[in-house]
Amino acid sequence: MTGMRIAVAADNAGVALKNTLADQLRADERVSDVTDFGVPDESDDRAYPLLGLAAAQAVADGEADRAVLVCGTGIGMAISANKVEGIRATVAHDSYSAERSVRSNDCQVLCLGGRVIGPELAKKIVGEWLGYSFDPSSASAEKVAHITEFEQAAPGGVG
Ligand SMILES: O=C(CO)[C@H](O)COP(=O)(O)O
Repeated sequence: MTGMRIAVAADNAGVALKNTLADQLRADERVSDVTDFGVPDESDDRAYPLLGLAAAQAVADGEADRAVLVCGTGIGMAISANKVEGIRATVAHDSYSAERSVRSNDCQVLCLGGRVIGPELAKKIVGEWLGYSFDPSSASAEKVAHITEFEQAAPGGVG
């Protein structure tokens, strides 16, 4: 079985944590490839939207399996990534939420706040997160499918 391909990106508030996590991911035998979208030009104020959207698009396009996105809080990255069709992104700064983001919500994108969480806890969460997978036959699948149906039917939504 080939390993997971992970996209990583950050704005300037998240770059240190992103680099720490990218190193960890490269050393993880469950990961076959880490694509680093880097950090934006210091002069570009659209840092997290630009790179959050780009990394999420790589997941949506099948170029990466998952993404880890880091900004100050993780919130801007999550909002940005969720604008890409087919992407489910969340902030999760605790083990349980990170686990459920995959097992309940089939999230492909984990967002973290470099100004919120320390590197050791973030590394632990990312290491655990890699080990989780979504069960498409689980009771959660129908709920996630409804969100996808809404997204694909928009505008107007589904009944
Ligand atoms: O955390 C951020 C966005 O969610 C970002 O790192 C900082 O954003 P800003 O407060 O708008 O500079």
